Amino acid sequence: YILSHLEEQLIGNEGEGDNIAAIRPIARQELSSKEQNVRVHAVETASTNENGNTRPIPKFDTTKTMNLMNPSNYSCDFLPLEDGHNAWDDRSHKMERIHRDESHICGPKVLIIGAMKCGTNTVGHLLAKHPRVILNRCQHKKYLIRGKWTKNHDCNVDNFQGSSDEMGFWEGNDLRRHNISDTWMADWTQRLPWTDGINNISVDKSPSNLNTFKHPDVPQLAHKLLPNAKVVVTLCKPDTRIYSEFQYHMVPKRHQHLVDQFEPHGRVVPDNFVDFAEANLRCLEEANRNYDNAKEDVKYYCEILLNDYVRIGEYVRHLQPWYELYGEGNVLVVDMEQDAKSKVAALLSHIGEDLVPSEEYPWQELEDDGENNEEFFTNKSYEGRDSVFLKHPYIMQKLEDHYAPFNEALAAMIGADFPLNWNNRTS
Ligand SMILES: Nc1ncnc2c1ncn2[C@@H]1O[C@H](COP(=O)(O)OS(=O)(=O)O)[C@@H](OP(=O)(O)O)[C@H]1O
Repeated sequence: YILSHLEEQLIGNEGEGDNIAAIRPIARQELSSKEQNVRVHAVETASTNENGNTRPIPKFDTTKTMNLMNPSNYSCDFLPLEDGHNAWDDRSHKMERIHRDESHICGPKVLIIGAMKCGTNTVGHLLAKHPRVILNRCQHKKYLIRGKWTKNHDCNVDNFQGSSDEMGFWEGNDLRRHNISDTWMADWTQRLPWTDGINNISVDKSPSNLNTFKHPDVPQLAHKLLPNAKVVVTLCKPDTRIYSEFQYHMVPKRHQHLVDQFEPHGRVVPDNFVDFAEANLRCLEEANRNYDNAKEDVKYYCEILLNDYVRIGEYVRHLQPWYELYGEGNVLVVDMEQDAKSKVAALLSHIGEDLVPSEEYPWQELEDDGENNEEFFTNKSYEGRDSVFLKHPYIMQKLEDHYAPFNEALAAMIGADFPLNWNNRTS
């Protein structure tokens, strides 16, 4: 009823003859945010006891996807679920359904947005050890891509970014540019796990989200769809980060990415870090000169290169829009080098100790695993990023100089000293 009412309103606004099919997704989104307000309010009211503001936490079922609350008590930003279809229903794994609302689904409550190569997997997996937390993953051998069931999608990475085609869903505007606006939201929400935002809370991870030069619409879109999400950013020394990223692309199955950035522009594909870094630094110089006198193709090639590598480490510029939209209290910045226990403590209190009580966290597992476990997702094909200072001091000094002012601005913005330590470690 509300949907058709909204459609009527929208048609009224746009004039007769508008295409209802085109308006429907907008109307659904409107509906979603209206419902969300109602629901969030309902949860807050229901969870406040006579004496104060403690929220009763229902006992959690360790399967994480069971034991959903009655939808009227869900606590989340709702997203529209087209036709009530959800891929999790196709699994042999059956969930208990309690009066489930078939038209909406809880969106992720936590977004790990980056930075690439700064321990985003580690943070996701540390968080997912909590019995209430689910790290969104690829669930199927077949995936709904743009409305079609598709095989062989790169889903072997066990994070949601695999199932969401990395930026495919957050880059909603990009999908609109590709004229598939009707399906992108459905494709995405169909693959979300059923959660209620209290017993089970889902986390989305995509390091590309912090690359706001490459994906400028992401913060706005994320905030529009998930205004109450908690944002998490893990950061690391930007000059060694780029070395790590280079090594990532040197692994044979990912090497094509590098080839595609150089070859079509008549450039030699770098096979060592110095050539690669120098190509980036030359582009920085061109960009600083506003590409004066440069051929059009140079600008095109350089902008792609810089946005994929050097500029990722200018963290303060990427964080700015997230800070502005979500407010600094809702954006947690983690230092990758913090020990696991401190990371988890900060993460839990960021999400809300009432939602994810720390006594439920398996702290012992951290002791057992130590810091040195597979959850670091270390690239074993090279000797580690710290070795680069000894090998290439000259080029590293140049990168360090480039990042120094950004690190200072970042330290001031987030009110923490650790980015300042990044400015002096070339030895
Ligand atoms: N706590 C801690 N201390 C030091 N180093 C750490 C830590 N956690 C993760 N790592 C290193 O982070 C790299 C992986 O980062 P991501 O998980 O963000 O990778 S990705 O962007 O999703 O591909 C990966 O670096 P490389 O080995 O250079 O690839 C990990 O070794």
